[in-house]
Amino acid sequence: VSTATKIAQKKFDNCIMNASGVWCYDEKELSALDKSEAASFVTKSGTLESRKGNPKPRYFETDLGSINSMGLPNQGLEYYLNFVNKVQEQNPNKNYFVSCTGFNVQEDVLLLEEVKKSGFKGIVELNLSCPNVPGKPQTGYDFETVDMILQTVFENYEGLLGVKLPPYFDIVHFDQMAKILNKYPLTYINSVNSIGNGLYIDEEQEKVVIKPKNGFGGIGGDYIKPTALANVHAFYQRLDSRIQIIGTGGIKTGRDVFEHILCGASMVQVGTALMKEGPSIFRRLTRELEAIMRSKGYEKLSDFKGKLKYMN
Ligand SMILES: C=Cc1c(C(=O)O)[nH]c(=O)[nH]c1=O
Repeated sequence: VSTATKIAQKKFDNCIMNASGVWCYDEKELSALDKSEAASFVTKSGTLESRKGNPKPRYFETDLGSINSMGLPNQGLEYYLNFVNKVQEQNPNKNYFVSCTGFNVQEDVLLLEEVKKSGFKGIVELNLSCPNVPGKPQTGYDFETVDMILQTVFENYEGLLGVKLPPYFDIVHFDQMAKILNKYPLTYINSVNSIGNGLYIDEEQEKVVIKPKNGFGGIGGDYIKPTALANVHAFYQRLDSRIQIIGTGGIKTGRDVFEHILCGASMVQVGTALMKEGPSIFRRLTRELEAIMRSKGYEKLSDFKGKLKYMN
């Protein structure tokens, strides 16, 4: 069986990789991903200038997942472009992703100009869904702004570009967002980012568990898998087939990977479970997915991708 996949004309020998923000802050973490069985890596979302992020503790793990209010700590986009271009030279047959995010559309355009200037030939992921920058609403929930950003970005950028979206919870929102996304030459959409502004409580201390935002933070892990699967499938049903889907959210076993692909994902990304288990998780997930495919008689992803059955 083969777990290989393609995003646009870029080939990947596997369909499992990291989610932006996890194990991708610096060269050390990114090199560990590059050496693992992950198909590729995506960097932490780079901003125009490097950022310290929010005060710690800003990440907390629970049995069922995680809560984070990192506040977009990153080395700056230039750092990630320099590193990925270096790795790309050493591995000409691998394909890589760089994530970036601006605080307004002017910054988004500047970031993509920086990408172009660097000669980066991989895939850019524009993050429209950071829930943890105090005072900044999630762009992904402001449909007019998303429309304006994509219009402006695609006037200036010709390379492969996808967007990281927040989770939506309303069928009409799926309809409205898909209508906007279908207007643009997007390579893919990545659904979902963490479920924003959840709250986890230490009952014994009667206290929150992270310092920023009075304990409010993005939720990941088991808590969000049903929402992630629904977003992947809702967009799979609505988007032109030229726009592919990367599925993120609640993946910690081969079964979770299988379900995301059944819903229509061409690639999956792992966040919380990667944070807990480390890059060895990619070998485990790949083996588990292969075992499921063999038991069902599937040889390649296209044998079951998007083929979720409804009740008649
Ligand atoms: C890029 C900021 C993000 C962050 C963050 O840096 O706080 N956390 C998330 O769960 N998702 C994000 O997109």
